[in-house]
Amino acid sequence: MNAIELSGVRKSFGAVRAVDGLDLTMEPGRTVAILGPNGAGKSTTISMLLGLARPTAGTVRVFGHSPEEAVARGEIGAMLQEGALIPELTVRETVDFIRRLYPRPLPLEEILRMADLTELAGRRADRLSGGQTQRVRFALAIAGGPRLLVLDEPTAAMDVESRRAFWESMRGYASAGRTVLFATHYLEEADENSDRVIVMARGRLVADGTAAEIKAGAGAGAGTVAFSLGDQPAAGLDVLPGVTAVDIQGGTVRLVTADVDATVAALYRGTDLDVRDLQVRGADLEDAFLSLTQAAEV
Ligand SMILES: Nc1ncnc2c1ncn2[C@@H]1O[C@H](COP(=O)(O)OP(=O)(O)OP(=O)(O)O)[C@@H](O)[C@H]1O
Repeated sequence: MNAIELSGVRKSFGAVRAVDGLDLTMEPGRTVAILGPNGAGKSTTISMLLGLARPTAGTVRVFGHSPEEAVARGEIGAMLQEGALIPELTVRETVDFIRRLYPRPLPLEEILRMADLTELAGRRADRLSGGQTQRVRFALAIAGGPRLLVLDEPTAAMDVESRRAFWESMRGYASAGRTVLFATHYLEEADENSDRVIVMARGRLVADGTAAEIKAGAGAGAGTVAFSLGDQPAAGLDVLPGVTAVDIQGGTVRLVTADVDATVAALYRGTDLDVRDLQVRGADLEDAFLSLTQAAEV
C-alpha cells in the first residue's frame, strides 16, 4: 500500500489555484523533498495531506485512509511552520504531555534522544533558542511514532550547525523504514537528505526524480571550463566533446560545454596544449531548479 496517494488534487482560494491538478504517489520507507519557490503550493499540499484543508477537487489518501482517519490513528506526525510551545513547561513535560495523546507513543527517553534533547530535558520552553525550539517541535512531531512524518520547512530558523544536527535526527527517524516528506526552499537540503525530489511551481508538479535525475533533466553536467593558454594557438577547441561555444580573450579561453567531464578529459588527453589555471564550473541543482521553475512560468 502506498504511504501517500494524491489524484487529480486541486485547491483554489477564490481565483488563486494554489494546487492545480496534482497526481502523486509515494511508497512507504522513502524520504521525499518537495521543492519550489514561494507560493508554489507546497504548504497547501501538506495541509491537505494532514486533513487541515480539503481539496476543491480530487482525492487524498494516506496509508489507504482519508487524512483525518490517518491522523486519528496516529499515523501522521507533522512539524509545521507555526505553533508555539507552552512557556512554563519544561522540554520533558512538553514532550510527555503530547506523547500521552497518542495511541502508541514512543518511549519518552527515546523521543528525547532522537531529537537530541536529553541534555535540555529540564529546561523551560521559554528559555530555549530558536534552533532548540525547533528540536522540541521535531520531538512533538515524532512523539506518536508516526509512520509518516511531514515537515514544512523545518530548518527555516536554524543556523548551519543546528541544520546539520536536525537532518541527522531526521535520517535517524527515517532509517527505521518510516516515510518522510519535507518541504524546503534549500536545494542542498533536498539533495542531501532525500531520495526523491518533487519540484512544484504554480501549483503543479514540474519535475520528479532523484536529485541527480533532476540535474540531468535540466541540462546539468553542463557548465564552463576556463583556462589560460598564453600565446599557444587555440585551434580545435570548438570540436572537443560537449563544447557548444568558445570565447578567447587575451590568452584566456572560456568553453561552454554540455558535458564538463568529457571536455576536461579531452583537453588533457586529446591535445598537446599546456593548460594553466584551469577553472571548472558545473551547472548545479540551483541552475536545474531555476530552469525548471522558470519554464513553468510561461
Ligand atoms: N488560506 C489562503 N487563502 C488565500 N490564498 C492562499 C491561502 N493559502 C495559500 N494561498 C495562496 O496559494 C498559493 C500557494 O501557497 P502555498 O503557501 O501553498 O505555497 P508554498 O509553496 O508553501 O510557499 P512558501 O514557500 O512561501 O511557503 C499562493 O499564491 C498563496 O498566496
